Amino acid sequence: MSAFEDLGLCPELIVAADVAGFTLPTPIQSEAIPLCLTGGDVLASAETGSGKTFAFGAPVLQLTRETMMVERERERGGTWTRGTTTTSEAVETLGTRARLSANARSATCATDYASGRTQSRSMTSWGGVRGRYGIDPRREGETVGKVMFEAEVTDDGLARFGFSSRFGALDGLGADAHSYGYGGTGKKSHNKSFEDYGEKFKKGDVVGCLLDIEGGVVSFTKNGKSLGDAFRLSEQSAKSDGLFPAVCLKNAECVVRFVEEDFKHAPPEGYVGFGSLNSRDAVDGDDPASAEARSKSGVRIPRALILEPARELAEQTHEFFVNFASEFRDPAIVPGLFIGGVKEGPQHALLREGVDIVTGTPIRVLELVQNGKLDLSAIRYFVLDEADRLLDTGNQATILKLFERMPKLAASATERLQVMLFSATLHSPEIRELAGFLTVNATWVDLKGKDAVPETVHHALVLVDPTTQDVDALEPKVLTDRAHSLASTLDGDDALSESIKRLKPHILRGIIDAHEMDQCMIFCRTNFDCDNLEKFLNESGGGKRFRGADVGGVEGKYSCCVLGGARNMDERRRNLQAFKNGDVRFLICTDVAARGIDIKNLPYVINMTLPDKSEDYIHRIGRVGRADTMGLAISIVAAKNERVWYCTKKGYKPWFDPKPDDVKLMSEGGHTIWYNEPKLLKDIEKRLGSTVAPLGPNYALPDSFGVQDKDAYGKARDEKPNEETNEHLLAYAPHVRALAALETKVQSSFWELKRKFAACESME
Ligand SMILES: Nc1ncnc2c1ncn2[C@@H]1O[C@H](COP(=O)(O)OP(=O)(O)OP(=O)(O)O)[C@@H](O)[C@H]1O
Repeated sequence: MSAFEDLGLCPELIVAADVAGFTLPTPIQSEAIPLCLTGGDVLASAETGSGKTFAFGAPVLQLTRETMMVERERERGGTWTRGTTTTSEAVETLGTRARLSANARSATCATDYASGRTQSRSMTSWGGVRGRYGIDPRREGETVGKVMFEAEVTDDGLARFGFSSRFGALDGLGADAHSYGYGGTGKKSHNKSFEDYGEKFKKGDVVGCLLDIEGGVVSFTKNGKSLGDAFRLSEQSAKSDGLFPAVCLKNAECVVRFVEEDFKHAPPEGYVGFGSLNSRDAVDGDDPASAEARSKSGVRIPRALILEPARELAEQTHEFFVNFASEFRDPAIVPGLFIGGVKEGPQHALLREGVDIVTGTPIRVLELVQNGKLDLSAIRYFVLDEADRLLDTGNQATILKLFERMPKLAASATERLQVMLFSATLHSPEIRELAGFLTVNATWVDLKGKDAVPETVHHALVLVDPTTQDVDALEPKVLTDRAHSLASTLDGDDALSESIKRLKPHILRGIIDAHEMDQCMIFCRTNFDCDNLEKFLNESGGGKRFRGADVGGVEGKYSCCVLGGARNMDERRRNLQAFKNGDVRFLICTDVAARGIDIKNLPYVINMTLPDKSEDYIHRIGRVGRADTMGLAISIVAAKNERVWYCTKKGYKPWFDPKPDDVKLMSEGGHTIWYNEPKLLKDIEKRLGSTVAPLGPNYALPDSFGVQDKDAYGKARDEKPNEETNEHLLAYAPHVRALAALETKVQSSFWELKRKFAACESME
């Protein structure tokens, strides 16, 4: 039995791990994989480069496959409970089973399912909930064609009632093309168009919401009085796989009724309550399985969603899924990548063909959902990778919107949405708050305690004191960020600041030469700094390609390219690949590349400036020292303050053509700040609880690194256990084996119980 098998992984994944060259699970994999496989929510934090992608990716693959298998088995066994396709199914009316949905509900909405009372107490935002059962407008030859529900307004506040497909925004009924609403202000709304309709309604009024599927008409009543036709269903709605009752509230409350006997007013002629629908006509919006059944035959529907904070990272994780899924057959698993910065068309086509695992960046994923292209109604596994970064980049609202659209419980109610949060830094209050909201009794796997740098990463600094150098003598000249370009003469702090800018690239070159670096990621603060450094290295003997000393002498010695947010996706992809292939030696990047990017055996990282957030330091230097390979990270730190650009006005880029007011400090109405690296260094050291060692003369490594061999970086750590370690290992071995056996036993009995439970359930 391999160590991966001990974790409960299936044979396909064990083969895939073997092919990838993984011999033993890393500590985070040993801890997190069994937890993820047992179905609970997990928050996992471990060092950079410790194999977190496999720690969540392997369980996601295995669980996705299991979900697909279980559904296939249910289908074969004829116990598959779905609305429209199983002919052997007993046909009965929904009755009180027609109620509000447990899944399609905004976070701000509280709902009592028995009474149909629902309220949203936010004063600032709308919250909505849909009915659990809807009606499929595509079905033919059925008995019920006109259906309605009642909503009684039971408090002051704003209320809107109507119908929505599963793609409609819960918090914006009538604001998109997927829903139709009638509001208390006497307006009807669809696809962002609000028009006068009917009458105003308020507390005490009862609104009847009527859907005539055959005629394709939505209409409303107020206290039993018809208000006339409000909408004709759009072609898109008529082709949707279900239209559901929907309410949307802002600091308001209502009671929703679906069963005719409970109605305050008799239904207009020909209409019945949703409770009178029979199970063949009804669409169960809470049943992910039925979502698959309703989709065109054979088309896949996503089971897992993985969100990444950056496009490159999403591509990398998607690549992991493609590689590891290739071992799965019958059913095969199809991963899909959905990121911004590229055309949507091919992504739409991919979704039409069907994918099982979606990896993407939050905004693009939400756009696809809102456009009705991506259906989250069958998602069972939701992963936030680099979760803290996802929040930093302002994605919280997007994440919550996506979460709202996922079913929290599967049809059986024994299986629920599983949420997993992973990062190297997961300790912020914001993350805890988000985790508290998204997860239920989550298990923490915290392999870090406090932030630490992996043992395989050596990190050091070079302090730059501009008062000790003759900057004017340095060649080639450095293009700076123009923060001082308007002054005819510079003095005091500004003169030192300009010297720092002109000095640092030369120090970079000195470090590269001293360590004979041939592969290094160089982090800059801004995209503009990246552009300037690229020009400097090119002038120093760079170029787009390294041709090697044998063919071109020093040509390409500083060959480089840029990976930053200002470059388009194609160029970013090309440049990253060129760096990975060794076609260029230096990858100049912004913090876009600080997280997760995995470049095998990367030996060096250099920080041109320290990042302004100390956790980003940990992520940046974590690009080296991955998977037990040694790496060196060097930060070039200014001993004095540097005036740098800081522009909060979106899209405004004063550095291209600065005006006198632009270069003033922000506190004086301009767009610059004093960047205080000594202070940032202190913050980093405080976070790590240790100091960062300086390099010696000629950038020599400190003795404390114990590195004799200059080429040690980029190579596997030399692990020769000494005799003492061996003794320890031998003493512990039997206990470890006993524990492993116990864990296997526990997992086997868990699966046995789960299988029995599923068998009982399918017999019911
Ligand atoms: N069990 C293993 N044995 C050997 N190598 C592994 C193992 N698991 C993962 N790796 C390799 O380790 C490297 C780092 O893995 P990964 O990118 O998942 O790290 P991470 O923890 O997500 O890092 P970060 O926090 O920087 O995102 C990858 O090259 C991966 O292929």
